[in-house]
Order: sequence, then C-alpha cells, then structure tokens
Amino acid sequence: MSRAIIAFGANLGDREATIAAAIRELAETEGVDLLQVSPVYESAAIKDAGVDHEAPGYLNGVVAVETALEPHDLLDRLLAIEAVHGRVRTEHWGDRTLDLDLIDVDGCRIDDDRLVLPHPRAWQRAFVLAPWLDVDPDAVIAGRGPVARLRAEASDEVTRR
Ligand SMILES: Nc1ncnc2c1ncn2[C@@H]1O[C@H](COP(=O)(O)OP(=O)(O)OP(=O)(O)O)[C@@H](O)[C@H]1O
Ligand SMILES: Nc1nc2c(c(=O)[nH]1)N=C(CO)CN2
Repeated sequence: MSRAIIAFGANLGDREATIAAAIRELAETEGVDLLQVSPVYESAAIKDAGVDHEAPGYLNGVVAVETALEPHDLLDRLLAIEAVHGRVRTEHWGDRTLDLDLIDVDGCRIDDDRLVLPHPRAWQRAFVLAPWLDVDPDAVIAGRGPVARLRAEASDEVTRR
C-alpha cells in the first residue's frame, strides 16, 4: 500500500460540485481509500505569462489517499475522472472544469513519458503546498525539501475559503 497526494483544481463551471463529485469518484475507486481532504483555497489563475486576473479564479486543494494501485494506474484513473467532467485540453495551462494531478506517492521518483513524480511544479505552487501542509504538516518533497519551507517561499497568493 502507498500513500499518495492528489491535487485538485477547477476554474470553470460549478467548481464546488465538480470537485465534490471527483472526490466521490476517487473514493469509489477499487484500490483507493480516501484518508484526508484538505480545506479548499481560492486563487487567481496562473498562466504562462503570470497571474491572469481576467480568467475565472480557481478552487484548489488536495486529498491524501491510501492505494494499492501502481502510480501509472492511479494517474490513468485521475485522467478518466477528468474526462468524465468534461476536461478539454486546448491551450497550455488553459481554463478547465477539473484538473487532477498526482503530486507525490511515498516520496518515490519517476520520470517517464507519462508520469513525473514528485509532480515537477508542485514545489513552487502555494495552491498545492498550502492544502498539502494542512493534511500533513511534516510533508517533504523528495529533492526539494520540507513543504512548510517551500510554502513560505512560494510567491502565488491563496486564500482559504
Ligand atoms: N505527476 C503528474 N500528475 C499528472 N499528470 C502528469 C504527471 N506527470 C506527468 N503527467 C502528464 O501530464 C499530462 C498533461 O497534464 P495536464 O494537461 O493536466 O497538465 P496541466 O495540469 O495543464 O499542467 P501542470 O502539469 O503544470 O499542472 C498528463 O496527460 C500526464 O500524462
Ligand atoms: N490558481 C491556479 N492556477 C493554475 C492552476 C491551478 O490549479 N490553480 N493550474 C494550472 C495548470 O495545472 C495552471 N494555473
């Protein structure tokens, strides 16, 4: 069994309803047990050019799960749940009904065509680090350091709902 951190984000549609449904679908997945759900944070959309105040704002958070699935199988499940909720990939870092990212699986390191772990950008995103800290104040990102320090250093702004 592994412990995994999954980040969720949504900035289109009924964000709360989509996130609640996605968490329920994750919890109903065979081989996945929901351990914790973080508080939800609001933040402005980060795009390639920086913060985009014109784009709809995001709701973000994380869940901690215990899972018997291999990381790639868990990723496939996350992508399937995104698809159910109408996630369409157009522009890079574009607006989306639902984003589910695999952030960490027991500190293991993977770097292949489909999956990079720990998630390569989580270390600099307060919208991931703040809720992660809520569910695990002692969390560490392999190769980056304690989530508490990284969260203090992150420059994006998040507000707890
Ligand atoms: N740790 C990971 N979690 C989720 N997807 C990953 C991960 N590592 C690699 N990927 C790959 O990234 C692909 C594209 O992901 P996606 O479109 O959700 O990126 P994004 O959410 O727009 O950007 P970001 O990865 O910066 O959050 C996925 O199809 C998946 O194969
Ligand atoms: N505030 C916020 N901005 C983002 C987010 C996100 O989840 N929250 N996700 C992105 C790509 O995954 C790009 N920008």
